Amino acid sequence: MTTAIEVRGLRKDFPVRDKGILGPRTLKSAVDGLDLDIPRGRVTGLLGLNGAGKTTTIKILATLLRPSAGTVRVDGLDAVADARAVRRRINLIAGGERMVYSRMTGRENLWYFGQLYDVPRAELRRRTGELLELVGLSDAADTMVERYSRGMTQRLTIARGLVNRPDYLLLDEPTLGLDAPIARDLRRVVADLAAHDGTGVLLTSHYLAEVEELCGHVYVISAGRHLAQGSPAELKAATGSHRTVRLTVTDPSERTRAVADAFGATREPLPDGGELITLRHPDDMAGPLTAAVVGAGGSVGGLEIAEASLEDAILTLAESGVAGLVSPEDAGPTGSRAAGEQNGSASGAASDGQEAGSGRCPAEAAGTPAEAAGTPAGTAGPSDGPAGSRRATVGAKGGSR
Ligand SMILES: Nc1ncnc2c1ncn2[C@@H]1O[C@H](COP(=O)(O)OP(=O)(O)OP(=O)(O)O)[C@@H](O)[C@H]1O
Repeated sequence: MTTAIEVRGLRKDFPVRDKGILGPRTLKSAVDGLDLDIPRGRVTGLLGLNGAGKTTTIKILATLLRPSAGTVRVDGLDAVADARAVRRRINLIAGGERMVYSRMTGRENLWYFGQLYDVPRAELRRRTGELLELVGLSDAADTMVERYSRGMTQRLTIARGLVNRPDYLLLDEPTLGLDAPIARDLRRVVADLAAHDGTGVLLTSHYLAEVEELCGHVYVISAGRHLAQGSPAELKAATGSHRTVRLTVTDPSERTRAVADAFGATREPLPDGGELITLRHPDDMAGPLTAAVVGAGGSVGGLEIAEASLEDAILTLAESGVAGLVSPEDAGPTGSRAAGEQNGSASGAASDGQEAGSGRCPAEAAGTPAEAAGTPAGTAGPSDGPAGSRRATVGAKGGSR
């Protein structure tokens, strides 16, 4: 049995009315033939511009939405046919959505969700205390959530997502709106879960520094389709998002100029008679360049290294549609529309855009953890929270936390 989430040929079509409320309904693909591999013990990133299909994908993986075509297998279990068993293995933390009940205290929420996951009582009591401590809510544990600030509610949502110690954790903008120290603690917890507990994590985040810090492998999607995949370093290298080394030579000579030219660097005279040598390269070239300049008799007056930015790489990918980056040792299959079409509706999927929970008896919809966890229309999760707001996952300068 494979211990991973395996997504093959995933498609999700939503009915839309392009010409107003009285116009005809047409189907629009939010996800269009995606293949993803989310193994245990790794944080896998899912990136793309607004509307790329990230949240839709995560909702399907969380069994909150039915795929229109394709399959999702969690440790070999089909996410549609074996939805109940799948829900026991996963949990979801969505930063933009309220996923807890406001008419309960923080502690009651964790107790309630823990019971839905059948966490034994003694274990749940201990875990509830630990989780409240972890997210800095011990002092507010017995306060009604309606009196929590947005950040506090978000922190409780994180605790709720960890209450069943999931084998797979789906994180959709988990640090949205969090204070920097809590966001940092969450990153530490996520890294720890993957490295030490072997949890498989799927992360979408607006903060690309967060993605870079945590993710061993990143999928980039656009308009619901696969665009690229690889480690953050590979994505940056493949898009020309290189480190920049700026070295100031105070006494430039023919020999130092020859060195700069041999490295493929650019040279720029400075007003004080010195010269600025600039080298963009995927590897760390500061040491070799400095050594060569000094070896050629030059004196170094300053050295500055600017790291390549994953944000630049993702924007380049999304804008240019560069496809086919594959990490050699870690490559899953690339997205293939044909695969999705061949798979067809192997999951018995609906194609009408309905949420997975609709059409079931209310007790079942209300009683299942993953459904109670989310707030898409038609499911039985807390309905007193705002719907997830649209936000830029790349493009905003948010990587400084
Ligand atoms: N219930 C729905 N009905 C119709 N269209 C939808 C629905 N949900 C999502 N879409 C559309 O599907 C596409 C993908 O949306 P999705 O929310 O998955 O993107 P995203 O990558 O998560 O975007 P963001 O970064 O803005 O959160 C968008 O064009 C969106 O408008």
